[in-house]
Amino acid sequence: MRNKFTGVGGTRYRPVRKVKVVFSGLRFAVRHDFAVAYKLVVSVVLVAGAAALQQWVDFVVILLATGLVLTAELLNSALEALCDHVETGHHEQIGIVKDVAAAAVGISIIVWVATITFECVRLVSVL
Ligand SMILES: Nc1ncnc2c1ncn2[C@@H]1O[C@H](COP(=O)(O)OP(=O)(O)OP(=O)(O)O)[C@@H](O)[C@H]1O
Repeated sequence: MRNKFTGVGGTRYRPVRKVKVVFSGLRFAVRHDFAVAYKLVVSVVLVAGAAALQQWVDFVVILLATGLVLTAELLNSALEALCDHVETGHHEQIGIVKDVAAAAVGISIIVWVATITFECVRLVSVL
């Protein structure tokens, strides 16, 4: 795959490979990171509930909150893995990088929990 910034590598665009890479990364995260796995399961259950009740606005709201929290979790995990790879010992800058990434996750979790709580109450009231 050609690197857009350095210009190194092949020029062929391979969408199927891209999709495979996405699922490979997601599978790895779900298997090794409980924080990703349980959020995905809870969200899928609620999204299915919203779809079954034909509550399409709720469906989209849950999807957006889930997309936000999973994106933050996955980027945080990737960044943590990179940090631990380049620095095995204690380093102040590494600590700051991890704290900032964790703050992004924290904010997204607040949004996700608020959304999930609100949507649970709303969907139960629609039943
Ligand atoms: N190499 C390091 N140098 C300095 N501080 C670090 C280092 N590694 C971790 N820390 C500090 O410890 C905190 C927790 O780091 P850690 O990598 O254990 O993440 P975590 O939140 O426990 O991750 P997870 O639970 O997702 O595995 C960081 O936010 C940072 O403040």
